[in-house]
Amino acid sequence: MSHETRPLNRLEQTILARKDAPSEKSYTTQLLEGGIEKIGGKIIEEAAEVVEAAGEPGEEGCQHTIREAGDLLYHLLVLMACRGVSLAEVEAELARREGVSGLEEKASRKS
Ligand SMILES: N=c1c2ncn([C@@H]3O[C@H](COP(=O)(O)OP(=O)(O)OP(=O)(O)O)[C@@H](O)[C@H]3O)c2ncn1[C@@H]1O[C@H](COP(=O)(O)O)[C@@H](O)[C@H]1O
Repeated sequence: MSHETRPLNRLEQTILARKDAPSEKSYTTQLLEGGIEKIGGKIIEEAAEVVEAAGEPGEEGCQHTIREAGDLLYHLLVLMACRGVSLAEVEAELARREGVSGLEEKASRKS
């Protein structure tokens, strides 16, 4: 899938468009106007909701987890846009970590 057709990239573009052209009918605009504090509060709330959903049993729990993870990703992208951080930059950071064991990386920080 090309970058332009990936839902996360399209969502990032929509959020950036709201940042460029605020609209009073936009929830994204409301979040951006509230700044890091408001968006951060929503992320903490959404993170708790995704963890709660993941603990629910069966297919219903799975579907609930999908919806809550979508909310969390959306709010995280709004926070990144607010802070001027792009999805490409986060992806580059994840690519940089590829092949490095999380446990080894943690151990190397102590030395
Ligand atoms: N992906 C999303 C998205 N995911 C979640 N949400 C909103 O996030 C809010 C969080 O839901 P909650 O139930 O946790 O919050 P709430 O209790 O209803 O609201 P609060 O009073 O607590 O803020 C809801 O209002 C959802 O509608 C989203 N709002 C927007 N988008 C995308 O952003 C685009 C632009 O949206 P606007 O900027 O609003 O035009 C949309 O077309 C979508 O593609």
